[in-house]
Amino acid sequence: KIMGNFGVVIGNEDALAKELEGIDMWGGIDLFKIADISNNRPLTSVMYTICKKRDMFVKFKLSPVKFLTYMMTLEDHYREVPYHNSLHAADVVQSVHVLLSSAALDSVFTDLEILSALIASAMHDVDHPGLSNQYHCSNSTELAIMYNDASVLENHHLAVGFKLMQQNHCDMFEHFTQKQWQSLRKMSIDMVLATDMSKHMQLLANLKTMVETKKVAASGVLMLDNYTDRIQVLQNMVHCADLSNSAKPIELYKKWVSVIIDEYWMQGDVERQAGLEISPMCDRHNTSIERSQVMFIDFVVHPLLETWADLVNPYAQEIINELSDNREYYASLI
Ligand SMILES: COc1ccc(-c2ccn(CCC(=O)N3CCOCC3)n2)cc1OC1CCCC1
Ligand SMILES: [Mg+2]
Ligand SMILES: [Zn+2]
Repeated sequence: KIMGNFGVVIGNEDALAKELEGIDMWGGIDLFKIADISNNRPLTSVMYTICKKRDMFVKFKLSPVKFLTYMMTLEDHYREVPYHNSLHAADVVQSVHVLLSSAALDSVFTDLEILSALIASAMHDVDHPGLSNQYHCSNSTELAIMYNDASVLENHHLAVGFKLMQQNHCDMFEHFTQKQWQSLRKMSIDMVLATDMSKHMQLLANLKTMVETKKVAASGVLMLDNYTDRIQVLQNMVHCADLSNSAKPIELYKKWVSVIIDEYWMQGDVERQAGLEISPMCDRHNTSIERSQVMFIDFVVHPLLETWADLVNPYAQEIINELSDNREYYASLI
């Protein structure tokens, strides 16, 4: 019974089936509903459904039981924080699944690269404490000391994500050759480390260069002939997915806004209590939610997604349109 159809044991399979019908579409599923229906297993059910659809179990001889044991263990290690919980991880997994399906990327990436991008997305924020890198570095927390202030959270997410794979019954990559394992591990590490916002400007610059110099086959698909180019597209893909809330249907976007603000304000409360300087947008007594969303879209999200859309042109126009509509919605509220 553990296999169910979506990897989780629940009473109402058909309700979950209905909700997961839009899994191949941008904004096609409501993760908040899926969390309710799946016994709070959004990450496990979304990841299992996508890997099943992409025939990963057959391609890589993955034991579904070991895969599910790992995914549930991973999901259990996401904390009950307002935003960086397993709902966000499931959202990034599903968003990467849709970005990978862009026609411009048709048969560009190998099955191993695709599996690595999905695994990286699933683990990319595991055990997130709801406090930012800046908080950890400013206060020399245990994690900051452990990782010498360098991509502190992202290093931690990877360490936890891979450590859990060594647990009993979680070794789903048991049949991997050493070469496959080393490749999946290196690509996943490179992708998760690239979700550190301090890498954003460098990633965007690389993406812009790739757009200017892009080689496209007669069929219209991207030609990427070395690891550096391939991993840069995969890193930007996961980064785009990580920042994609404002490019989703407005009802979903509004829910993401309310939970991330909760998390920022909780961090601000911790800082206020400790007599620390309150981080930007974290002071519940002094934040303009609408203004900060519009600024974030104008200065961070739009430049990134617009460049991504240029790379896979014209297959991301819908994402850009959604983003512009949502920007206008919040701008009109200021
Ligand atoms: C729905 O709204 C947001 C959705 C996502 C983000 C966001 C920023 C950076 N990331 C990538 C992960 C990261 O590095 N973070 C996580 C957030 O805290 C800072 C370090 N994600 C920010 C969002 O809004 C913020 C609050 C007002 C404007 C900005
Ligand atoms: Mg993160
Ligand atoms: Zn994230």
